[in-house]
Formats: sequence, C-alpha cells, structure tokens
Amino acid sequence: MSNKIVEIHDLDFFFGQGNLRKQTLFDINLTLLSGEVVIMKGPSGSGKTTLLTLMGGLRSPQSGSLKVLGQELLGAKKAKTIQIRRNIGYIFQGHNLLKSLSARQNVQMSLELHDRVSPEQAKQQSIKMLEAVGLSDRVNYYPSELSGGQKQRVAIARALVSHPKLVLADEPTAALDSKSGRDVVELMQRLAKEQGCTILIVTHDNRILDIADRIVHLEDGHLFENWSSSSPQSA
Ligand SMILES: Nc1ncnc2c1ncn2[C@@H]1O[C@H](COP(=O)(O)OP(=O)(O)OP(=O)(O)O)[C@@H](O)[C@H]1O
Repeated sequence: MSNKIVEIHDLDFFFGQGNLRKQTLFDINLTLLSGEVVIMKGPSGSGKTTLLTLMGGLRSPQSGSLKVLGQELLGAKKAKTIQIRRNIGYIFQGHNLLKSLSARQNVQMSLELHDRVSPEQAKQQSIKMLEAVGLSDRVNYYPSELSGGQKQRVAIARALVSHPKLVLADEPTAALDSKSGRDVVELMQRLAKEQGCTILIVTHDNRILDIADRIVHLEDGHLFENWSSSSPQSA
C-alpha cells in the first residue's frame, strides 16, 4: 500500500450559496505520509477546522481531489465515506465523551463499530488502551469524575483503540493547563509512533510545536508547507 495516508490536490472550499457564497479554502495541496505527526497552525478563522473535517470525511469536498487511504472523497457515496471514517480516529477539543458511559465504555464504543471484534475482546482491548494512557485506576470512572486531562486521555484512548491509520485532533490541548497539555500530546506522539499511525493536530498552542515532524500553516485559507519545527519562523 502507498505510504500516502492523505493526498490533497487543488482543493477549494466554499461555504454558503448565492450572494453569501464565500471561499474558505484556496487551492490546497497537502500530503500526509504514514507515521508522520503533523501540526497545522494558523490564525482563528483561517480554515483549519474546515480542512480537518474535510479530511475526516465529516464534510464533502466540492472540487479538486482529496484522497484518504487511497480512496477519493470527492463525489464519494455516503457508504464509502462511512467506510473511510472507520479508519480514522478523532480527538476534539471538548473530548465529546458520553456522560452516561464509564471511561471503559466510552473507549469500547468506538471498537463496537468494527464487527470483527467480539464484546469481550472489545472490553479487554479498551482496558489495555486505558492502561496505555495511564488510566488503569480510572477504568470504571464516569467523565464527571475525571479531570480535564484525564478526560482528554480517555478521548485519545478512544481514538486509538481501533488502531486507525489516521488520527485527526482539533485543539486537543485547548482546555488543559500547560503540563497536562504537554503530557497529552507526548502521549499521542508516542502511541502514534508505536502504532505507526499518522496524526494531524490543529493547534494554537506554541508550546507543543516540537513534537511535530512537520508544521503546516493556514492563513486566510491558503496553506504554507515545510516550515520545520526548528525553523525560526515557527517560534
Ligand atoms: N458552517 C459554516 N458556515 C459558514 N461559514 C463557516 C462555517 N464554518 C466555518 N465558517 C467560516 O469559515 C472560516 C474558517 O472557519 P474554521 O472554523 O475552519 O477556522 P479555524 O481556522 O478552525 O478557526 P479557529 O482557530 O478559530 O477554530 C471562518 O471565516 C468561518 O466563519
């Protein structure tokens, strides 16, 4: 299989219709390779979340080409998009845990989308994943009984438990203090390297830039690439 996990060519994106139609993304070209940790930076409103949701199959592309795991999303049928989404782990700012489910059940839920796993296997794998994120003593806790950092760890466990090829994280440290934020991204980076998955992190948090293999910038819907984390521009 190709090592190109995401391949975007000449992608434009518009919100709205008629007079209200407004271009948000302009001629985006981007490739994410297998096992890379890539950070996407950029001012508020520059289009980062829009691009992330397009890559995640949560929004339909309108032009250009957007391939995820070799599959074209432009013009893809709903069933195909849903199939692609099963190979993607999502981590969002608000962590989106279900309040009525324990940490283990929240993680397990994402495995139950995969019919090849029995409920008992799913349970064991979920517990193992919670151990991997340092929550072995919180497996049966509910979200309301966990700190912000612990909730974000559960969200990471949930995103990674099915060993997705691609993980998309939108501001994963935004709600965390700097120590918890740092711990959370280092954990994501370590698990990504262990599992060989590609991670794209959208962030405003300059303190975590050094964990990236590559940093891309979005400004007013235009993408600039190849500013490495050690380059002076990214400081
Ligand atoms: N559903 C929508 N309908 C119309 N315009 C939208 C919609 N969602 C986003 N936009 C607009 O698209 C632009 C890009 O928004 P987006 O959320 O992608 O930016 P962002 O870079 O992620 O911002 P932030 O860093 O503040 O989260 C903004 O001007 C925003 O107002």
